[in-house]
Amino acid sequence: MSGGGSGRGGGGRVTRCFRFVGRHSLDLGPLRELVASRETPDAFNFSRVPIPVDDPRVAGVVATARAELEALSDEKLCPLAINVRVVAVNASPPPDVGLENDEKGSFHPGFNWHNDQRKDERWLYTALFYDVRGVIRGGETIFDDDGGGLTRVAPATGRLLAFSSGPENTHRAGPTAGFGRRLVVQTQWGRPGVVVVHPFKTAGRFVWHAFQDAWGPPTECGGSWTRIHPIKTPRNALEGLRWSRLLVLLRDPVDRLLSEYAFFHAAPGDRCYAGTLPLKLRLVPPATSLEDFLARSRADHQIRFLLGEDDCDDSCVERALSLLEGAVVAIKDDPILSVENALRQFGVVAPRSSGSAFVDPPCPHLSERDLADPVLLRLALAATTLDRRLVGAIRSKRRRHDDEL
Ligand SMILES: O=C(O)CCC(=O)C(=O)O
Ligand SMILES: [Fe+2]
Repeated sequence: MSGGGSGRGGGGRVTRCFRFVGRHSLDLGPLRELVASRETPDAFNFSRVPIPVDDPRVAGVVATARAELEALSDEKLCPLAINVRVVAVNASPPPDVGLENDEKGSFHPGFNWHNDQRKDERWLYTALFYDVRGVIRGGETIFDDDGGGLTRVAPATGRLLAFSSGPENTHRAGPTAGFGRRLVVQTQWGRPGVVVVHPFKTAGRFVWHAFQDAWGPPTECGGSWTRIHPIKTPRNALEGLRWSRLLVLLRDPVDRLLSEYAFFHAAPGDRCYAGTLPLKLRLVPPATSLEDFLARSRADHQIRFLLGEDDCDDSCVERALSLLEGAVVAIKDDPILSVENALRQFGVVAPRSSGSAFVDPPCPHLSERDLADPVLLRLALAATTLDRRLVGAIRSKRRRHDDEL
């Protein structure tokens, strides 16, 4: 198995399947020292040292693995476990034995076949970093391929091996012989605890503050929370995050569109003054009229943000709905699917009622009167056709659910 595609890993979690051999340029020397003290003068030694994921000695490993794995998996990921494993064979070879004569070196039998997800179902992806000293024979990471063949990855210094951790990548470490040390930093990755996903102008700021007050800053990982940035996220806010606990914020599409316009026309000093945004993120020149804005708006912002697609047709509504299954969905200003009710499902209290320092000065407000003009109304409705179907479907599903209870 190699390349992309999706598959089903252990625990029923769908992951993108891949196996990737690349390079790293990290100095793993300090990690080697960490296990060296455990070595005995025996013919071979095996050490396995767990390292906390926030230990500064693995900061480079974490950053490198994250960049590779997030690109390969198209997911936002968290380090869940890190181990340094060292196999030292004939750690101190007798002086009369030439290193090239590795036949006389001692031998480590390797490990059994396994997939990493079998050890912990939260582990979705694995990245291994190799470092080899001396003359080592074998010590490959060996994969059991679908067709019955084996794929071997030799443990060279500077090599990085990344793969999805399910049964599609059943593997073992092969026997090691020679004189020297084979070090592998094994890193295991999963999805963050709670992910807040919010298209632009759907009460995202309010919710960040609520989570921040309750759980501290977004640590991204380790059972905590993170957020998907509404503008900086270039693509695909939901695909791939399906099995994190998701809080998705939506809003009545016409209200959202008007709020976006208001946001870009706020005066300096207002909290929502667009001047606080970097220039390249300002979507609307300040002098644009409402009519021009509505005519030029990229339609159906919410659906396109969730799916990461520029061109959306009718099928996008169904696809967005299916991605939202299992997520907690809030619709701003909706009395039942309210943001406050959604926060409560996470045990988080909305800032206004918790006495937080968070204040929410009003943005310039556009009311329905601004859309009394039939031309403007028509433009606004045309720009939100699919978004309105999405939000309408979520509302009526909720009503059906309530009726059944
Ligand atoms: O050392 C290796 O090559 C593989 C290690 C491994 O499979 C593991 O730590 O789960
Ligand atoms: Fe493994």
